[in-house]
Amino acid sequence: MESALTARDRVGVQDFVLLENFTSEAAFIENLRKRFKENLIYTYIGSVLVSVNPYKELEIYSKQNMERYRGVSFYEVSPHLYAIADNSYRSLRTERKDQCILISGESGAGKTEATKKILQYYAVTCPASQQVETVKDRLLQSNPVLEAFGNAKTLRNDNSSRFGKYMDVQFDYRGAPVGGHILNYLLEKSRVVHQNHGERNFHIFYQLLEGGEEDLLRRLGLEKSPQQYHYLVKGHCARVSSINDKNDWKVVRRALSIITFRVNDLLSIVASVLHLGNVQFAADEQGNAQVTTENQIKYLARLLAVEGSVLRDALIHKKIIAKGEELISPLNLEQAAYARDALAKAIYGRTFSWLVNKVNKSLAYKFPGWRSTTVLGLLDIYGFEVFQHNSFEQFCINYCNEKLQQLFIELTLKSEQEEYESEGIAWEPVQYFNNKIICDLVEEKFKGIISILDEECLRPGDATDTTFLEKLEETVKNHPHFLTHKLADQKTRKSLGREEFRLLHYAGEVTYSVAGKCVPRSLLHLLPFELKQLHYIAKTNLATQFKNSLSKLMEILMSKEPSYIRCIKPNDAKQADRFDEVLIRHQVKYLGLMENLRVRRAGFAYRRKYEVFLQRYKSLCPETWPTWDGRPHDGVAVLVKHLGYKQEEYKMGRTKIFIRFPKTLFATEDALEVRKQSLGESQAAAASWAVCLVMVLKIATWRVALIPTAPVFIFPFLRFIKGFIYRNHPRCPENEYFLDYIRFSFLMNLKRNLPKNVLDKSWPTPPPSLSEASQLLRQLCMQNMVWTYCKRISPEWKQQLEQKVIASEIFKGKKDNYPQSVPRLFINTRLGEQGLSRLDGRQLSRQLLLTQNAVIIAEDSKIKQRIDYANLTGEQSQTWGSAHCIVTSVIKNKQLVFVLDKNEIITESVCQFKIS
Ligand SMILES: Nc1ncnc2c1ncn2[C@@H]1O[C@H](COP(=O)(O)OP(=O)(O)OP(=O)(O)O)[C@@H](O)[C@H]1O
Repeated sequence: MESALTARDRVGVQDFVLLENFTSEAAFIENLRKRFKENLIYTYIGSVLVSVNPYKELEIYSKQNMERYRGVSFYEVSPHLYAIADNSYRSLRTERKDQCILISGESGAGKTEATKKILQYYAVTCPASQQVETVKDRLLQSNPVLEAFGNAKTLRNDNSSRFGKYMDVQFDYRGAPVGGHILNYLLEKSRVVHQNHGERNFHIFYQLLEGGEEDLLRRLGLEKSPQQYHYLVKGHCARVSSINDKNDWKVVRRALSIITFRVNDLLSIVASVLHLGNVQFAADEQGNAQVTTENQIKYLARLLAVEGSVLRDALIHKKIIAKGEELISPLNLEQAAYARDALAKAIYGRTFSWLVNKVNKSLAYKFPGWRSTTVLGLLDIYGFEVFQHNSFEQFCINYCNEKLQQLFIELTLKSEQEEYESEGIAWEPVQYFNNKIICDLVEEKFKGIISILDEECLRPGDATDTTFLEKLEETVKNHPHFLTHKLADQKTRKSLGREEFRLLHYAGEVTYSVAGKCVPRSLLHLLPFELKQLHYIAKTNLATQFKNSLSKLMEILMSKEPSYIRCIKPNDAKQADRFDEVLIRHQVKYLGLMENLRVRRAGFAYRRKYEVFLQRYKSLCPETWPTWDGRPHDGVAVLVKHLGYKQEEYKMGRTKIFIRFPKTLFATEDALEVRKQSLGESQAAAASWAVCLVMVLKIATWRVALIPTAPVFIFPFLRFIKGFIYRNHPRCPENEYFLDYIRFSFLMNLKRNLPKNVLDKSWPTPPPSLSEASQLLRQLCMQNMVWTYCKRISPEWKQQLEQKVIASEIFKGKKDNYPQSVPRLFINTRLGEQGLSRLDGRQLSRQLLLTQNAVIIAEDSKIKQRIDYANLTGEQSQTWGSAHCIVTSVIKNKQLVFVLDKNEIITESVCQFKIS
């Protein structure tokens, strides 16, 4: 915010909490517009980042820029994704608390790009090692695969994710990414069988046809042209200029082979979906459907490994249970087409879940039991959706957004309240709309919409969309957020169809169609074996599955510290530099941004630690400038009194000052600007003195004798020169001014050039009169850096350092390759605790009393029952097998063992075991 304050007149405010008129939507949008025009796409609401898709490449994602945000306090730099990423990462490391970043916004708003950029930030800035490189690669490689199977070209976005994604990245004690896990939500399966005009099916189909080698396509029975496949022509746009399917195929093919060995099986299933789409039916004399495309059945039978006749029968018949007996009845044309499409959707949906499982296996942390990891989750999930025609998918998406809004409000209010409490400031309750009432309407047991849908789908007898709607009307008719044609008044009724219901969401009202809410389950037995194994064979309906997975997601998110990125799409034409106000206002509303700002501003607009506040504004008060020796809290109290803050304008907490109105802060900032100018002038004057001094010193000393007669206006020079002449004398009136000046200059120089870390040995040369003080300062500075460093050392890292010290005592100067081994981290033992516990500890410890260093001989990673001991010097003669261990001194009642590889390299393995 500090940088925002300086730049506020030119580019609006970088933090909406500083908007004077914070309840005005127009002021909010104007601020966004001003900044967007200047390519400033990021703005904060407190710690929430609002991002507007620029639809053009901006030079703000370079490695240098990543470095700018690394380890820097949130408010010192301009708003950016990297600031959020870095802040979460630092909290994860310093507080060891799991984090999550929630990215939301409508289709095309930039969620996926933001997720990728955050992952890239971690890939570049986090510590690395070979294992970590592999995980990073896999994390990045999983993207093209999931995008191929889960993304599609839509009217709103050429690469639209058609599923919600939550990705956990696990970090080890050094802060290196060591594993990951993905949860997927609600894939838009209807796209497999139908696409709107101008849209495509999932990318993988086109990539396979366009890029697949001839042999492969022949094996799958596929032709190169997408026009040959019914499932690929519905949208009339198989080719898209912004997409290169052939190149994408190469990337996906490579990534797939890293993730799974079963690429051929996977592609067989993809191909089977295309063949299924080409299965056609004709009616016989009784009007019953018959398959007319035997060739497709032949391919399908091969690709899905099922009997052709079984498949054919299943596509044109249904099983019904009447009076406890199972009956087979034929389907008509429409029903058969419906069954075929349902099977295609089920196959694709399960394949997608199978693939996510495979990705997860490849990302799994390989040493789960070894060290605890911390987790950072990234949630890239669809924003609130409201279309002309809203189906079951919109219902689930909007329900998900209700839940996230509930979580957001709860956590924002909670953290505000907690901060007030910890600072000892009275909490003033904030009025806000609690959307729990809507969440309950959807999810409550027995009386919620999902329960009713469940009941209708599972009950025996003829459940139809109409019976479902009637049941809904009967159960929730008096709910203030629910309406149907029948329940509405005369005027509203016109806007509601008879097969629709309307929910009044926190973000506005949405009318949903009830058509097709119940999903058939008759063809599931045809799925390939592995796909059947996936846990959610339809015992419950989709809405319940979604509800359950959402409630798990909420649990996951609640257990972490959240950060938020709210993405906004500036126009529907995917064009740069176009700010469509109507569209943006719509999103500001649906993202709940005004409510968010209101809650954040309900109490105080600004709060800062006393140290930070004092450091910034201390020059505004003679008592705090240039330094304040007392407690920062008292310094701030003196400062704000001097500035004339009124009582209602601020509150003093335990560690922070809270300022209620932006205008108070702006007035202080303006005063600072004026002060900076006057300070700048006096510094310029000091600089010109220094130039003069050089000139004067060139003049012979005898001229100094003339000085007492010099005119008054050069008096500071004279004092300066006199001081220079007397500089090596003890402090006296002649050199007082000079010594103060050089002390000030040295300290300022030192402040700008302090060593960056404990290894940085640079230090400005002090003037002779300050050499002792400089020495003391240097020691203090080093102590401080060491202290800060030690404070940040995790227990695991401390243990590494201890082990490195012992390794150095044993091996340094004795093994040629010791120096190379130093930067390599020890990993846990290859021998395993169990292997070592089988050692005869008592015998070993007795022996160790005699010889401090002993060699245990082992072969590869399996320790032999026979153990030989020897002094380190006898090591070569004792070696057999390809590896052995060196047992060293006892630390904390535990024996430390180094494992040597082929008697040459000190491997990364180290292990401790208790002496019995
Ligand atoms: N920060 C950015 N810089 C440049 N272009 C961007 C940025 N963010 C998004 N875009 C552009 O906007 C397009 C859509 O973004 P993205 O796919 O991230 O949207 P989304 O919110 O994930 O949409 P969906 O919900 O449909 O998946 C991108 O393909 C890219 O062209």
